[in-house]
Amino acid sequence: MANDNQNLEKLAVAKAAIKFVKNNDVVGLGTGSTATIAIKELAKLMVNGLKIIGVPSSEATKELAASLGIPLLELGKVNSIDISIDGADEFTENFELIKGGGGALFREKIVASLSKNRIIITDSSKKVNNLGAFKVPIEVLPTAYQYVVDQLEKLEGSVTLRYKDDKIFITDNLNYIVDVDFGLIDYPEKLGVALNQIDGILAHGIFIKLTTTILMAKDGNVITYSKKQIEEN
Ligand SMILES: O=C(CO)[C@H](O)[C@H](O)COP(=O)(O)O
Repeated sequence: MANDNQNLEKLAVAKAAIKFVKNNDVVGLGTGSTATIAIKELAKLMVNGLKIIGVPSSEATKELAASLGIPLLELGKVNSIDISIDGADEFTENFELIKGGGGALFREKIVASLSKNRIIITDSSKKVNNLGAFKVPIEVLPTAYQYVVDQLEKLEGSVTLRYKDDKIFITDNLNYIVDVDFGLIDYPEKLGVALNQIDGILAHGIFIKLTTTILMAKDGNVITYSKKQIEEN
């Protein structure tokens, strides 16, 4: 559960992120509590005349954006997104992320892949030296479940099937999520490649080379990590 300070940090980075959005942009809309704040802030700008079209990364985000009057395009029908704004569960200064805490990782990955400018917004609790304290969410086709679990165990992952309200959590794509503890991950890119090779995995939550800017709030400041520079605003 986020504390008040985390909520203030999320608002600060959400406000900083929406400054990157230009009139008439197609905007990839992330999923989760931080992305939700950014979407609400974008809707406020639209009342003052900003025109955007949103591309939601989950059914929950689609519902939220529609309720705020944001015009939407379906993810499956776009071939380019100007800018996306999304949260993360962990990130390193090398722009490696773990995402999928909310279970929307597959569509989030497609949104990021389609985006020219990919902005990640986080509070300060998400920055780590090595990924892996947060278990890696992996979306698995139910028919391949046991096979995938066996393959993940061969990679020395400790696998937990995700539940919500005492029922197996089902994604927007009607699949399962497993949360996998690989310990601290020395080579996230290598692990991502290994996961990509397992049939039955739709997507995993290791995001490499899918981020152009990370905005992290800390001690009342927004710290910007962009590919080559780190600066404080
Ligand atoms: O990847 C995600 C959802 O699948 C979220 O971006 C991630 O879980 C961070 O969420 P929050 O902003 O609520 O901490």
